[in-house]
Amino acid sequence: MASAQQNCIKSSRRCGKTRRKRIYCDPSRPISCSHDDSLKLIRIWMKKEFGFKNKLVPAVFPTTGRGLMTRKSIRPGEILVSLPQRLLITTQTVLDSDIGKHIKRWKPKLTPQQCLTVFLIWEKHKHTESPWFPYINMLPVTFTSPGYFSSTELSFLPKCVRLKVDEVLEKLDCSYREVKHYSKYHWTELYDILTYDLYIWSWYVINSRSVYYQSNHSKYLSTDEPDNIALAPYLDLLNHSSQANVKAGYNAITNCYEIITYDVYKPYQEVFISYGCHGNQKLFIEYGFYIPDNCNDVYEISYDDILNACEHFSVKYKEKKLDLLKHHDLLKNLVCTMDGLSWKAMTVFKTLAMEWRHLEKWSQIYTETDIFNDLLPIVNTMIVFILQPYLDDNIQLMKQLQIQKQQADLNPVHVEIIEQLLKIENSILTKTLSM
Ligand SMILES: C[S@@+](CC[C@H](N)C(=O)[O-])C[C@H]1O[C@@H](n2cnc3c(N)ncnc32)[C@H](O)[C@@H]1O
Repeated sequence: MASAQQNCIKSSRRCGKTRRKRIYCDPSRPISCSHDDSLKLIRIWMKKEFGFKNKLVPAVFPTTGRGLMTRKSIRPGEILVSLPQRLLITTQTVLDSDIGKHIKRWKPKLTPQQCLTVFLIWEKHKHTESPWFPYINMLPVTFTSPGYFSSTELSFLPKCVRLKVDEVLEKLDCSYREVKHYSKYHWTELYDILTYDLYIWSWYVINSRSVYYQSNHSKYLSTDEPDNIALAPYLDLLNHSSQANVKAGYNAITNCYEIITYDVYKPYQEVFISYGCHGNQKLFIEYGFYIPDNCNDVYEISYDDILNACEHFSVKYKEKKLDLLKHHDLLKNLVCTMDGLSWKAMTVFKTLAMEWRHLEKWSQIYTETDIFNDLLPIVNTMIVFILQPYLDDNIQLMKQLQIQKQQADLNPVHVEIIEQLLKIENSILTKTLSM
């Protein structure tokens, strides 16, 4: 086994013994993956089979884990990765493969994500016989996504995250049962190898590593979901930063999937892309991680909670107000952040608090920032009514988690994620309640 010292990135080829020792002691340095056989194999395979060359190399970073690092400076406008189209795994790749005949016969038709999930399971089973073995071999064997949390662990998540997770896991379970059921009667080789564990592994690979790639919709696949995902080997080693400024897409001239960065990187820095403007709830649910100080974190107020508040406070002209708000598209994405209620949410609560005389000049809400501020005390009462129970709930969950983590068999990585999600939500709720 390679020692930690051997694995360290050296900042200069000429560095002597003392320098190497210092680098070894520095926990903020990335650790080179040059001794990882699976990563060596994928690079050799991509170069030999596809002529793929790249200036980014895999490394393990202290805060983000395995990712890609540049050895040279990168300037804005540079191409980070240019992946030949033949290296993408799209639904067309699946339909053209030896299992295409099964996919084309499937009833009811598979969604694009199910299609890719089944393909990955099948190719993984083929092991070294699969042309994709070098890629599948370097994929993580487990994830920290909700499907990998025990039911006890899930019960400690903030309520609104738990509700969203329940929905996703229900969908995942349903998708598995559909595939298992169909394969039992029409594709027994798949049925024999298919387990729920294998299915969720494959599902999360597709969910957390796919790039946006618009395929021509095949008549063999369900149109319930758009066909716009593809696996992009090697490129999918890039981690997420909400600050990353990149452009990604297929270049029809070069026939490559390209990522261009508009950021500056120094040698030996981790290079990032952005998976989207996601808060930590979404990052956890879709990708199984969170980032500290995420500027996209929000707490979303549900429509049901708005209706409950209307009921509790016997809001006057309720139907008229809700119609008005709906008409102006103000009843969706009602959030609060570390800056308090969003303008949209504030507008909804001000409207609910209005008397008829206010409603008559309602449209001024768009032009005058401080208008209707005489309604703020009522708005605050409604906010406390809605948000305080969630904050109290989270404080209880946090207390119970501290006790349970000493006793129960909880995964420490999962516990850390749960604690962070609770803390983030508590900060937003506390800040909003104190405004
Ligand atoms: C497309 S992969 C990126 C490469 C991945 N780290 C690997 O080792 O293969 C996406 C996964 O990387 C991890 N990830 C991405 N960005 C991260 C970040 N900023 N911090 C921590 N983990 C991150 C999450 O586990 C996510 O599901």
